[in-house]
Amino acid sequence: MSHGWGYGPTNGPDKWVQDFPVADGPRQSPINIVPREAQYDPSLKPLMLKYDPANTKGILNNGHSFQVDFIDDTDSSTLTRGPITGTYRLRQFHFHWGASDERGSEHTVDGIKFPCELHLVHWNTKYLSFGEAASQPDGLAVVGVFLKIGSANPRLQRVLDALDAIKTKGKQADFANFDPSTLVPGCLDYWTYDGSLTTPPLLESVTWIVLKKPISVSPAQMAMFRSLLFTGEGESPCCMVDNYRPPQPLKNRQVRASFK
Ligand SMILES: Cc1ccnc(S(N)(=O)=O)n1
Ligand SMILES: [Zn+2]
Repeated sequence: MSHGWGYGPTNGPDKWVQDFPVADGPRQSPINIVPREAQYDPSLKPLMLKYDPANTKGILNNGHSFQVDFIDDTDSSTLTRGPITGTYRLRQFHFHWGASDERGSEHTVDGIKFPCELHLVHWNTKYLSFGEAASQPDGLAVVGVFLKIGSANPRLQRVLDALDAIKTKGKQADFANFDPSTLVPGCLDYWTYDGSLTTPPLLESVTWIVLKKPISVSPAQMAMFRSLLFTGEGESPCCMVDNYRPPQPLKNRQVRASFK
C-alpha cells in the first residue's frame, strides 16, 4: 500500500497484509462468534467496570473513526475481573459502523452483522504505558458492545452531538465529564477470546470481551455517525462509513462464555 491504510478498494482490510504481515497471524480479530460452539467457563468472573467521568480528555476524528480519550495516568478508570487478571486502565473508546443499517459491526454472531460496534480500549498496568502494553500478548483488553437498531439511545446522544465539531480528519474538540459505563448494557454476560487490534498495526495483544447484549441506536442516530468524513478539511470529501474489518479465521482458538 503506497498510501496509508484505510477501508477503500486500494487500501482496505484485504491490502493491510502488505504493510502489516501479522494480518495473517494466528490470533487476528474480529471473528464470527458461534454461541453454540462457545464453551461456558464457570471460572470466568463478572466484569468490573469502574469509570470516573472526570477522566474524559476530549474527542478526536482520527481519520478512521472517532475516539473519546481518557486520562490514564492513574487507576481511576479501570476494567478488572472478568477473564483478566490485574488492572487495566481505560485509554479510549471508539466505534465502527456501516454505510447502511445491515452492516457495520466487526464481530458477528452466527454470521449476523450489527449496524455498529463500540470498543472500550484498556491497557494492562503491569506495563508502564499503553504503547508498551500494546506490544504484549496480555497487554490490552477491549470490551466490545453491539449497537442494534431500535429506539434512540439518549446516553449516546451527547457523543453524537459532539460530532459536528470533528467532521474532518485530525479535528479534535473539548469533550468532558462523560461516563462510558452509560453505554454498556445492564447485563454484562460476555464471550471472550485471545485476539488482536482490528486496525493496523493489528497487534496480537488483545483479550477480547464481547458483550452478549446489545444497546439500542435509532436510524437517525446512525445517520449522525455517517456524517463524519475520512478526509481532512479542504480534501475532496469521503464519508466515514464501512470502517470495519470483516471476521478473520478462528484458527486454533476457543471462545469462552461467561454464561450458560
Ligand atoms: C486503540 C486501538 C487501535 C487499533 N485498533 C483498536 S480496536 N479496533 O481493536 O479496538 N484499538
Ligand atoms: Zn475498534
